[in-house]
Amino acid sequence: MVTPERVKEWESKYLQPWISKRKERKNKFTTPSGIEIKTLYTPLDLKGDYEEKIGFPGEYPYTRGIYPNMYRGRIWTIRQYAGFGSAEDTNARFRKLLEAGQTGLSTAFDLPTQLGLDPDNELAYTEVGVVGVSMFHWKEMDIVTNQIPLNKVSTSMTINATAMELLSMYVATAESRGVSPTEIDGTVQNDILKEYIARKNYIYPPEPSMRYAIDIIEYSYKNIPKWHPISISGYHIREAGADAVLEVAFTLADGIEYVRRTAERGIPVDDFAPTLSFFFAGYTNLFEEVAKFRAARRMWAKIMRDMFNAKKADSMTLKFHTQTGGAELTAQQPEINIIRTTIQALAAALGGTQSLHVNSYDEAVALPSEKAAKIAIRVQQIVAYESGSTETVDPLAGSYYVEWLTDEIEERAWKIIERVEGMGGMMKAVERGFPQAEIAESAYRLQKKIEEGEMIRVGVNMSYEPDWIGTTEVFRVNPEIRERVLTRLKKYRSERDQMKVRDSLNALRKAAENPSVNLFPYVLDAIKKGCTVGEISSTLREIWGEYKEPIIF
Ligand SMILES: C[C@H](C(=O)O)C(=O)SCCNC(=O)CCNC(=O)[C@H](O)C(C)(C)COP(=O)(O)OP(=O)(O)OC[C@H]1O[C@@H](n2cnc3c(N)ncnc32)[C@H](O)[C@@H]1OP(=O)(O)O
Repeated sequence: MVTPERVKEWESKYLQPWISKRKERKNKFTTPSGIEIKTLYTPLDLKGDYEEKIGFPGEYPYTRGIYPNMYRGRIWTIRQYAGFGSAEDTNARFRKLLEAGQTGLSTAFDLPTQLGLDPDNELAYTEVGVVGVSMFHWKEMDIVTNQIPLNKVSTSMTINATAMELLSMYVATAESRGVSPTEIDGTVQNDILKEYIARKNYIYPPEPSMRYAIDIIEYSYKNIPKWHPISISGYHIREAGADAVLEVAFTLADGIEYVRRTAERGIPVDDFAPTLSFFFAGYTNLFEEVAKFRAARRMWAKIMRDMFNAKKADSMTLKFHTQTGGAELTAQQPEINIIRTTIQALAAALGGTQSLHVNSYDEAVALPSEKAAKIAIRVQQIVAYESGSTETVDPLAGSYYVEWLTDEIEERAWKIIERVEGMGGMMKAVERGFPQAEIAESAYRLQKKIEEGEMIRVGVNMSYEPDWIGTTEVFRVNPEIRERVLTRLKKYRSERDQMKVRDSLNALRKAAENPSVNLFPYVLDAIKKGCTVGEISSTLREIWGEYKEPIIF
């Protein structure tokens, strides 16, 4: 039996004499979030009751996972984020990824699409097809998903300020192939709060943007029931420099705001909450990351049960996608990123993710080349089928260290959530610049640790080799695609019924003026009439205006 006296005895008899003669590597060991780590964890570090804290998988509080048998039944979805150039280029990449072993699609859109600008807009031209696929008319969605059965493959779309337009395009494409909206499965990111906080691709001011996001949640659970209308994202918060604790805290605080705003419309939480989904980063500190995922799951269950009085298990389970940490990739010695991403993917698997993207090793340099994208899938397959991490549920449970760290992250994250709630919720906190300031502070702390050598980045501040460069094949988008896209845009505009286009945009304008109307049917109608993303966005801009971020010191 381990007692505090027994631990003290071990410290004085074994540990102290040992380290007094052999100095330890550091005076203080901490996780990247700054949580101090002891030499040893024992059963004495576990607080609380097993059932209450850890429990069983598939059962409240879901610390051990949302399904009873987890990956013994089904491996997470291998969902690599991809998209570039025109719809044909992306469709070809999608089909190659599916052939290579990917089990779900994930679409990257270019900046004009994300910001509601058509490719012929002068602000858009040089960005067409650069960081994602150009997507301006529903027929382009038809090309992107050519030969992909929309009732069989689930598709994620990383789209926020124009999420309603893009989901409408997907619905229109499905319907044109005889697939009902009730059969399609996928996710739109639609997390506008984190755009203000970290990712910065917003268009409209926060209030109308929030209405737009909630309109999607409301329309989707009623009409596209298998769809996840939001992916509440900590990934971008982390990539902007937050540590793991802030990542959990701000993501769940965003989640609270979305649930509150949707429930305020009089919708019972158990009607829509099962469709919500989350998105986290997977970084290289394996134990902190696993603890983070487990803490987030437990906290969300508590939030839904205790704050929102949810009754359905499906409303309390935190379903999440993971992407390995882009900010941890190094442009130096790019091949060694494969090792990092493998550990990060293992963290996601040991943390119970539902869906996973592994970054390609060349992503600190350029968009992934085809070979690098294939290796990323192989990393997922090796973790899934060779590492043994999927044969039993939550294999790190019961590790004194991991359980302690899970508690510690939870405790610290609650304190931050309480501060956000004390400000009146995340919308108010964003207006005050609170999460932005906390993230900036954390980014500074982390960067300082790297620059001072306290945090190691192999290839950067350890084993730096200036000659080890240029071994990466750099993928570049073919500039000819712009002309191809512009020709098609002209064609679509000339072929449509101009009266119907005008009428649908007028109806949308009217709907936008009235906050109690759900906009989705109007956007869907405009898309089906052949309106472009740029035209719809311009109509909404006329009514709502554009957001300019205040500078906060
Ligand atoms: C950085 C970059 C940028 O900034 O641009 C980005 O944002 S990239 C961002 C990229 N984002 C993404 O890719 C987001 C991806 N998100 C998602 O895929 C979703 O939101 C998700 C996280 C809920 C995962 O959904 P999913 O369909 O892949 O996975 P699910 O867990 O729902 O599982 C699919 C089906 O398998 C079932 N299933 C799961 N496990 C089991 C099991 N053990 N036994 C039997 N059935 C099982 C589920 O119940 C479900 O069935 P049934 O269907 O019947 O319920």
